[in-house]
Order: sequence, then structure tokens, then C-alpha cells
Amino acid sequence: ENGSAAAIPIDPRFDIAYVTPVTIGTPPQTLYLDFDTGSSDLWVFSSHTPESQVRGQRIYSPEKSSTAKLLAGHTWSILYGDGSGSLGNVYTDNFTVGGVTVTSQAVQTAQQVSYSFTSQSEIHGLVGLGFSTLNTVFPNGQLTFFDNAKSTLDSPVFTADLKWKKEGTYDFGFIDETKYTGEITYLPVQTDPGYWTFTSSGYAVGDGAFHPASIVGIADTGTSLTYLPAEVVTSYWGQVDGAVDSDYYGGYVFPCSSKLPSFTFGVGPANITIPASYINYAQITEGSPVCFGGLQSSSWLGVNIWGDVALKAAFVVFNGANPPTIGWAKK
Ligand SMILES: CC(C)(C)S(=O)(=O)N[C@@H](Cc1ccccc1)C(=O)N[C@@H](Cc1c[nH]c[nH+]1)C(=O)N[C@@H](CC1CCCCC1)C(O)(O)C(F)(F)C(=O)NCCN1CCOCC1
Repeated sequence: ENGSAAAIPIDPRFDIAYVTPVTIGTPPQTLYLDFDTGSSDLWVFSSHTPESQVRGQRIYSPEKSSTAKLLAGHTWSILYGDGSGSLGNVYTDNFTVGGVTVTSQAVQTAQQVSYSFTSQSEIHGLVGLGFSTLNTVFPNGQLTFFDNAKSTLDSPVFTADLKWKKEGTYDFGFIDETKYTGEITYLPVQTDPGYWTFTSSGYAVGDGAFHPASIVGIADTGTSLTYLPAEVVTSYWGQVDGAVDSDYYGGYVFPCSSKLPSFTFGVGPANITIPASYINYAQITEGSPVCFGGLQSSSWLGVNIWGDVALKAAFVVFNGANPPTIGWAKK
């Protein structure tokens, strides 16, 4: 049973995250969750989340679902790269995305969420689409929605067609040829420790020369920006008048009036070009003449992250076959 669901930007001004409607339980409860290939926990705001930590989010109430079952003795606790986190207990229940149903999906109910989640009313939880090895449920790790759904899909794949300041789609079980142009280039994936890790073959700034390089990074729908090695981002921002790597703002900023070049990254013999507009991420504050870049250094991260700024320039196939691969196409 294949499926297709919307990926909706949570803020009309700039794409910090995308949420997708899902239904959980019987009768179905609808929540909007952030589909995140950078983690592997499916967790939701719930009736177990203290009211002081809930601010406008929809919640899942297992006690109102006739198909919910407590996974006794199981807990979870997760910390994300931006310092946010959550923890709680676990139920299994029916979980449906875009017509694809898993009948006993582990749904992790939050008993604590950090303030950054409380303050983000549009995100009602996450659906981890990384490899199940990263799942934090203790003592027995749980399978992701995709791992549970795989056997019911025509093909063990999901695709991401994220868009700049517009609604895109996640498709499950099939590859929609109308969503891309040219060929899909498939690359090997390193599944240890559990991210969709691949190696890019190099980069170019604007119309400049292509620099062959092996850039190992993760394809991460849950990260807003894109974080690449210092020498790559230095050569990019070196082409922008007035761009500086600001300790004060925590990354490369530039005068909003400056013209930005595009950024091209290699995927095997092919390449993907990120339009300049995607890299002009946002004004520091409403009306500020200072803008924050969508391409930042990964040196403080220890990992290169191809986040939404890069992903929305492409049609991406997350192929869960054995061995897994990742496919990139222009669109
Ligand atoms: C708003 C912004 C200044 C552009 S931001 O950079 O803060 N954007 C956040 C996402 C966000 C959206 C909306 C509101 C608030 C926050 C962002 O890009 N966060 C990244 C930043 C980052 C990554 N690395 C370094 N910095 C992140 O933590 N992304 C994780 C998912 C996020 C978490 C916050 C809520 C939205 C979803 C992530 O899962 O993609 C991850 F891969 F980065 C990550 O942290 N994965 C956790 C991996 N662990 C390994 C051990 O086992 C458990 C799982």
C-alpha cells in the first residue's frame, strides 16, 4: 500500500522545518509531525506531557484510543544537535501517513519536552526516518515507521520533494517520475551509526570551476540549514560582499543587499545546484539589513549535514533496500 503526504513549511517567511499530517489510534487522532531522517524516534506531545510544557500543540491521548497498548517497562530519552530534547514512555497503536498504515507502531509519548519544543506550537512531535539502530527506547529499541511499513510498500523506498517556502511531499513505496527531471543518481549509504550518510563528489561556487572533493555527510530533513567543511563555506562566502563569519550571530552573515552566488554539489558524475535564494536564509530579525546564511560551517559539528537548504533543491530517494542507497535528481 503506497502513500503520499504533504511536507508543509511551519513558517511562511523561512523554512525552519516542515510538518506532515499523521493519524494515530482509534478513532484517529490527527497530529502534524516533523519527518526527520536525522533521528529514529517517533515521539509525540501527549496527554502525559505536563500542561505547563504544552503551548498550542495537538496531543495524542492513548487513553482515548481503543487500539493503544502500553509497552510496559519501556522508556526513551533523546537529545538533538540543537540542544533540544524530550523523554517519556511508549505505546503501540495504529499509525497512518498518507494512506500507509502500520498497525502496531511504537509511538513514544512525551512526559517531558525542552522549552524549544514547548515554544514551537507547529511541531507536535517527530517521525524519525533514520535507521532503527538510532532509536532510543530502552530496554528494547523500536522500529521506525518506515522499517515497519517497508514490507507493505511496492518498493522499500520513500522520497522527499521539499520545496522553498512552499508545500512539498513525502512519498512512500514508489518513485513519482513527474517530480524530477533527467536521471536519478544513486550513491552508496554508510548506515553506521544510523544516518543516511553519503559522499558528495565536490562543489562549485556560482559559475566557478568545480572542485572535486569527497565530502562525507548526512542527508537530514530535520535540519533547516546546510553545514559543510570550513574550506568549502569560506570559498562560498568569500564571493559575497560584506559576508563575515560572526561569533555574535553564530555563523556567516551578510548584508541583505549583497548578491549571492548559487552553490553546486556533486553527486557522483552528476550535480545539484542550490539557487542563491535558498542560501539567503533569513534576516537576523524582522527588517534587519543583516541576513543569516543557509550555508554554514560544520567544523563545530563534527559532521557535515545536507539539511533542508540543500534537500529542497533536489528530488531525493531514500532507498531502504539491502544495501540501502540514496538517489538524487534535479527537479
Ligand atoms: C531555527 C534554526 C536556527 C534554523 S535551527 O538551526 O535551530 N533549526 C533547527 C530545527 C528547528 C526547527 C524548528 C524549530 C526549532 C528548531 C535545526 O536545524 N536543528 C538541527 C541542528 C543541528 C543539527 N546538528 C547540529 N545542529 C537538529 O538538531 N536537527 C535534529 C532534528 C530537529 C530537532 C529540533 C526540532 C526539529 C527537528 C536532527 O534529528 O535532524 C539531528 F540529526 F540533527 C539530530 O540531532 N539527530 C539526533 C541524533 N541522535 C543520535 C543519538 O541517538 C539519538 C538520535
